[in-house]
Amino acid sequence: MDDIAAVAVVGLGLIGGSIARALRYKADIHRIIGIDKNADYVHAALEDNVISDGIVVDDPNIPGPIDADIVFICTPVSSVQAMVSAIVPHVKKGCILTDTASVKAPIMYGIETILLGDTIFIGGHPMAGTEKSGYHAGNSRLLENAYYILTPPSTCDDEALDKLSHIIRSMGAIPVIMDADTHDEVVAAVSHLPHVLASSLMHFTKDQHNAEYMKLLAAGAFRDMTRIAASNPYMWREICLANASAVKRSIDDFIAVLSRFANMLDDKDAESILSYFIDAKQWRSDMPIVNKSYVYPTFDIIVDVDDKPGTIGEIATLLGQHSLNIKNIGILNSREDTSGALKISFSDRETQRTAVDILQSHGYKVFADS
Ligand SMILES: NC(=O)C1=CN([C@@H]2O[C@H](COP(=O)(O)OP(=O)(O)OC[C@H]3O[C@@H](n4cnc5c(N)ncnc54)[C@H](O)[C@@H]3O)[C@@H](O)[C@H]2O)C=CC1
Ligand SMILES: O=C(O)C(=O)Cc1ccc(O)cc1
Repeated sequence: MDDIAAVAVVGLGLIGGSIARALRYKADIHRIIGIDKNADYVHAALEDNVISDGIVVDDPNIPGPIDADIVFICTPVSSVQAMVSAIVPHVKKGCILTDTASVKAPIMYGIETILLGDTIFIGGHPMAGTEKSGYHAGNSRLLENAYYILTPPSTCDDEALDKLSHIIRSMGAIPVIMDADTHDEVVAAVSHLPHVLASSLMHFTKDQHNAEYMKLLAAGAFRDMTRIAASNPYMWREICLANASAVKRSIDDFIAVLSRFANMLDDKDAESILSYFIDAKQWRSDMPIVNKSYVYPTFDIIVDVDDKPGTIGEIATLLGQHSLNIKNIGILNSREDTSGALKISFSDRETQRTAVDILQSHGYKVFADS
């Protein structure tokens, strides 16, 4: 990347740590300045050679100068505006500042009040992440194939937007330009509401009279729907408050959808209930969430195994002998919708099919999605 010699990343947590790794290993940027108030993260990133220069900051002071062409601000939503004010005096002319916060409109309006001088601020939000936090949870592939929203101000020049889009592409993500209000409305529905619902499902079951049984029996569906309830509560409080009106609108609309279904049950309306599920299934299959979203697709198999020592080792060895690379392996405690108990994940369909053939030819009962 000829015209981008140095990049700074402020906040080396899950997102900043992943951006720094992607800049280093995918965009091939060698000068990366990592800045964080957490000295352990700065030291770990230096040790990993993810960053070339490390600065531990004493909140809210930034010791200057920051010699970077682009600065990614990857700190919590509520800190972005103050961080921009603190950084502007220390960067060079033409430097592009961008953030990664999950809510955009309050930040874009807040930044309008800051004297940016010769710097340019372009809002950003990678639609990628996990329920984890901190530097050690990050990885260089987190942004791969993820949409990366950019919310440029009306005054933004094309050259700056092109430069930022280019580096985002070089990290493996897909830049999408959008206005901040539309962004906030859309993410309220597809990101913020699901987090509220995941936590609400937890509250719902926790408060039931047979909560202990529910905890014991909660199976795949419940696990899939509540993974994100394990996310950072402080971060989600900030996000929901920063996008309160859009999240509230989504909740109201969602309650109406749920009530519609409850009415179908009251009316024993079998046809409407079936259409409800068919339409939902169709809409889901129309969404590009399987291959282009926060999670990497895996190709799974379920192997019916006896509960005896050595079985997992036996299967892993068999697959290893055929040079099949296992992405993940685990015992399913829940047998809700499968009759097997060992789940093995592969990164592609071909490996999955080969694994099925090998295990079946050794007498194992194997299930795989097609
Ligand atoms: N967690 C996720 O999946 C996603 C988060 N985001 C957004 O990205 C931003 C960062 O989120 P995460 O990486 O998940 O959080 P994180 O908690 O993993 O990382 C935040 C980092 O910022 C540092 N930090 C906080 N205040 C600071 C300050 N004043 N000066 C210097 N460093 C400071 C922390 O020490 C920490 O290393 C947030 O604005 C969040 O809304 C965007 C997409 C996905
Ligand atoms: O863990 C998940 O699936 C997420 O939903 C992660 C996430 C969290 C916050 C965002 O603004 C975007 C993505």
